Amino acid sequence: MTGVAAILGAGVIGAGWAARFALMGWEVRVFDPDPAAAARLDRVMENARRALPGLYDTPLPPEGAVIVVDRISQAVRGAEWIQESVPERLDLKRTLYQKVQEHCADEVILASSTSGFTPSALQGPAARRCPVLVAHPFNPVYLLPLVELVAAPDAPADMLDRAKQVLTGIGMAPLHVRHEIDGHIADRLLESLWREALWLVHDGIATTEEIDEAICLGFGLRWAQMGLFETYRIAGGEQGMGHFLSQFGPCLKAPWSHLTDVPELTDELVRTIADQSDAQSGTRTIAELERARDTNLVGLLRALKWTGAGAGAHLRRFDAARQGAAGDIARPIVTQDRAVPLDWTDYNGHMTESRYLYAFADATDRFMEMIGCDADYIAAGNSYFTAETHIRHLAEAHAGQRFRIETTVLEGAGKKMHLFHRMLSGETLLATGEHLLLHVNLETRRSCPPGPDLAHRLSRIATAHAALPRPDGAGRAVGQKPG
Ligand SMILES: NC(=O)C1=CN([C@@H]2O[C@H](COP(=O)(O)OP(=O)(O)OC[C@H]3O[C@@H](n4cnc5c(N)ncnc54)[C@H](O)[C@@H]3O)[C@@H](O)[C@H]2O)C=CC1
Ligand SMILES: C[N+](C)(C)CC(=O)CC(=O)[O-]
Repeated sequence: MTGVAAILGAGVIGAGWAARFALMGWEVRVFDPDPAAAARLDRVMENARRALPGLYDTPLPPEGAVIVVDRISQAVRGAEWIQESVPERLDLKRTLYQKVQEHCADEVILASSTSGFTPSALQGPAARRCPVLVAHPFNPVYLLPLVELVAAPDAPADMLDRAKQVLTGIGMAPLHVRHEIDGHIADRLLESLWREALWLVHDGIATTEEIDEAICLGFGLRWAQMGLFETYRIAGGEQGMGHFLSQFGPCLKAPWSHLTDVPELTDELVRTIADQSDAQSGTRTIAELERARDTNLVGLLRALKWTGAGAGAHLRRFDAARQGAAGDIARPIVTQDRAVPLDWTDYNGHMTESRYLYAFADATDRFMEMIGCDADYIAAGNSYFTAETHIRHLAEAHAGQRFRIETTVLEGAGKKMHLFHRMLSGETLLATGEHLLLHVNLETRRSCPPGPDLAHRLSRIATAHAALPRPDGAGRAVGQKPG
């Protein structure tokens, strides 16, 4: 599902929303009175194009247009989704909603990115033409899936469902916060950590760099894959959470933290923190830090996708919902349509060689699924093993570049499955991969004929593909001269 999204305020968060909606195929109209907003938006779009598509192993829709407009009315008229991301000031947000409500459709979703205000506070005394929903994202919005959804108690019953549908469709993971509460869920947690960190600097216990190290080298690594409660459950040993609480519960009352005591942000404390933060980042610019952050996030998210933990499970679901069927078997079959992930590139500034095999292996896996060699078939005790591979590298591919793999069956009879994959970007042939696979019994680890259904599906495609011209390069030996 795509449509028109109006983005009001294109700062750090609004620009991130614009990028996510556009890369998921929505037309995006952006309103921000700051003359520098358009340039900022361009930079965020570039970052997002480089990072987001590589999270998926399925194609994203064609990128939607991003249009910067001069008036609120131009942004919101006809929009299905309005996302407000102006500074965190109640008066400013309420005034904006008044103007929005003069021009927007009745059934539009009007959502705020607010980190702390409740929907009831945001709505205030405004005419209840379109109620305000909180859709609180995390920076960078185009990579992090979580969005906290909060509705006022009197919001229309279907509004949350409609919002969830849109947000899921743009690759986000909506978390419904059932009760209105200042700071929602995640910022309550973040603020308590932030408060302690400020105290540690204030009291001269640790520098900003040391605190970041304490997070990055230790518990920060755990949180992305198991969160807080499951992590602590394991820390309770075989007796689990009950034991953990009885052992560490008393510490909660010990003077280990300042609890809700807030440090005064005096000029001196602000200067100390800012100076330490400058020293910590050295000469690295914000743009460089953003790119480094995105590269790491893509790597982490893809690692989680591999295991299916944390946000990885969400990415897998998104791909599964978009996986197409085999389609027309009288032509080579599209087994991959995706973008080059950031962590697939190397010191030469292009896709590194091991990833070609990775991509071709994914194409083979996909083809296996299409002919019925899926998880159930494999769990029942049979599969294919690759016996031989030949890859040719013909043109360079770069981070974020979209490519597809077209697969031809050269032979599909008995135990053998001989595949020829062509990796293309547009009409440019980037690489080819030729693979001979053998059908195997997973108990004996020996080759054997496939089951009749699978054999039939494979043979139908092999027969259809036998009528196609033999792909250029098929059967070629390493180092052989062209022609
Ligand atoms: N920065 C963060 O880490 C996060 C911020 N948020 C929330 O997102 C909202 C925006 O925060 P940021 O993007 O960080 O702020 P920001 O200061 O980076 O951007 C705000 C933008 O709104 C524009 N603006 C001001 N008045 C406007 C108006 N009347 N109409 C349209 N645009 C207007 C400004 O020119 C600016 O470009 C806040 O509610 C904040 O709580 C949510 C999640 C994370
Ligand atoms: C600092 N902050 C409260 C604006 C942070 C957020 O709201 C979420 C985030 O991205 O950390």
